[in-house]
Amino acid sequence: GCGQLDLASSGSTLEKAKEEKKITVGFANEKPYAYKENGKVTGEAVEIAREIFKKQGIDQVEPVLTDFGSLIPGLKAGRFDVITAGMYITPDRCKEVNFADPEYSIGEGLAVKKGNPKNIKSYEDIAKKKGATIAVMKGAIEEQYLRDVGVKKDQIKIVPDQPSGISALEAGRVDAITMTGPSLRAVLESANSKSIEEVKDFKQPSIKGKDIRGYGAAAFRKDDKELKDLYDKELGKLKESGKLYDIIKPFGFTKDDLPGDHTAEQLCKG
Ligand SMILES: CC1=N[C@H](C(=O)O)[C@@H](O)CN1
Repeated sequence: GCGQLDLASSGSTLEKAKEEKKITVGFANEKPYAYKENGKVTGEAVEIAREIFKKQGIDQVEPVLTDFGSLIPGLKAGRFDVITAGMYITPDRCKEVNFADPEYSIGEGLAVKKGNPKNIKSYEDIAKKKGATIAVMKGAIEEQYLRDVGVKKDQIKIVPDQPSGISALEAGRVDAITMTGPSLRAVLESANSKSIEEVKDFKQPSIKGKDIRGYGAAAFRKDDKELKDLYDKELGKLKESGKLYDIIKPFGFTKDDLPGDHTAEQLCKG
């Protein structure tokens, strides 16, 4: 009941956030999930967090910028209290952090040199073409997807962030770059490059006969269970009322990108 929750929360992250009316969130500057634009941090994950925390009287969501690959270590080290980066729920990450339920679901994207000179239309194509290379952001799940379909380690170039991947592709240091579909479209739009393009007929990766789809969510420290439970409760209300869609729509998400009734618990099992 409520009384029990109050007791359990004394001195906790939630209690502290309520007292200070402020909570810190980690983000990796990846559009459209969580990014800085015109001096303000926004994105689907950040705006969902703002909405949920505001309801608890926590008016201030204070963003802490870090590399995507440092989000989980940073959360665990207490550099911030929540990861709001649209991070996919995966069984491996579930061992490290406590995910809230998903906010959206989407597929991957692939970009190549204009005209697709190496005719790369899938991750499997990269595995098949000796010498073909692809850039992936450090810590991003796409590295695992690529390895799972047989792409060799030395074909994968790790970059610190998405714009660096775009630069590598433009300069011809790699043959392709992959990231989530929404991120790829956003970064291509920002780069506005004449020399590279999205692969429109990209075949989504299929691993062990299963088509891959990413489910992004906020993540909490393992011992902040009450905070996570509260987040899920409020997120559930946003889903039910349709408000979740209103929040993510301006960031380019469609009705097809809604998470449905998938839960973190289920997605953690793989
Ligand atoms: C939103 C996001 N999702 C993927 C992941 O969770 O690893 C990576 O593509 C990095 N960014």
